[in-house]
Amino acid sequence: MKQLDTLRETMRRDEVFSFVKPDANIQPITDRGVILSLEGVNKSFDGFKAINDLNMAIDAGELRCIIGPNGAGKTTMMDIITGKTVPDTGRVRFGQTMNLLGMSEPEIAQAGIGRKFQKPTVFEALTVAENLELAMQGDKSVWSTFRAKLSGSQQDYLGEVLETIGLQDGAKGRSGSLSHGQKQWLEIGMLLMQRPHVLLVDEPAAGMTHQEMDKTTELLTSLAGDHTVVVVEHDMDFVRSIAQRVTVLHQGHVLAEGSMDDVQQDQRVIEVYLGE
Ligand SMILES: Nc1ncnc2c1ncn2[C@@H]1O[C@H](COP(=O)(O)OP(=O)(O)OP(=O)(O)O)[C@@H](O)[C@H]1O
Repeated sequence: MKQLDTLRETMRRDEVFSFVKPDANIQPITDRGVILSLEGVNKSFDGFKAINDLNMAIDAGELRCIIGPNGAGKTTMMDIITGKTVPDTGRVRFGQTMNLLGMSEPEIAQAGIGRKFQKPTVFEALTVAENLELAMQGDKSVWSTFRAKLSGSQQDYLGEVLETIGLQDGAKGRSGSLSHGQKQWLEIGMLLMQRPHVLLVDEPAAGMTHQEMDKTTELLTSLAGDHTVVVVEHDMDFVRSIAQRVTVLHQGHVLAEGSMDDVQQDQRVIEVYLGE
C-alpha cells in the first residue's frame, strides 16, 4: 500500500519524466569537437549583472570543472544551458548548430543535456533498480513504465548503469537505505538512463566522506570520454582529483581557464578565490 502511495506521489511529480519524451524533430549530436559553447552571454537580475559577457567552449568527451567564489554565476550559467533561465543576449549552442536559446527546458533535456542538482531527489521508498527504471528514456507514463516489462536491451542497459554506479549488489534494496554518496551515484545513474551526451553535475562531492569522494572521482572520470561532464564544485581537493581543465568564473565572466596547476598559480585567481 505504501508502494502505491509512492507511485501516486511519483505520478504527481512526473513532469520530471516528461522531459524524456522523444521528439522526432531533435537531432542527436554526434560530432566531436566543441559540444557546448556560450558566446557573449549576458544576464541581469534587476540591474545586477549575474553573467557578464560569458564565453566558454567545452569539447565533446571533456571533464570540465567550473569553480569560482559564491555569486560568481556558476548556477546561473547552468540554468542558462538547461533552459531554466533565458539570457538577455548572447548565443548558447549544443554541437555546431543547435541553438539552445530557441529551445524549452524539456527539449534541451531530450536533446541530451542532463543535469544533476546538488540535493538527491531519488524516490526513497522505491528500490535502486525501480528508480533507474523510472528514469529510463521513453514516452511511457509512470504507470505504464511500471506495468510494462523492460525489453532485453533495456534490462541490459539498466544492468550496465548499475555496474557503472557501483550499486549492482544493492539493486533490489530500498533507495532510502542508501548512504548519501550512494544516493548521489544513483542519481547520476538516473541521468545515465536518459543516455545524455552532456552531464551537468552540481557539487557532487558536497557532504561526502573521503572514500565516497574517491569513488565519485572514479565514476565521473570513467563517464568522461563517452560523455561530456561539466562539474560545478567548491571542494578544491575534489576538483584537483578530477580536473583536466578548469574554468574559473568571477562576476559572471571567465577569469581564468587551463589546467589545475595553471589556474592555481594565476595571481588573479589567488586573489579572488583561492586566497579567501
Ligand atoms: N533569480 C535571481 N534573481 C535575482 N538575483 C539572482 C537570481 N539568480 C541569481 N542571482 C544573483 O546572481 C548572482 C550569481 O548567482 P549564482 O547563484 O549563479 O552564483 P554561484 O556562482 O552559483 O554561487 P554559489 O557558489 O554561491 O552557488 C548572485 O549575486 C545571485 O544573488
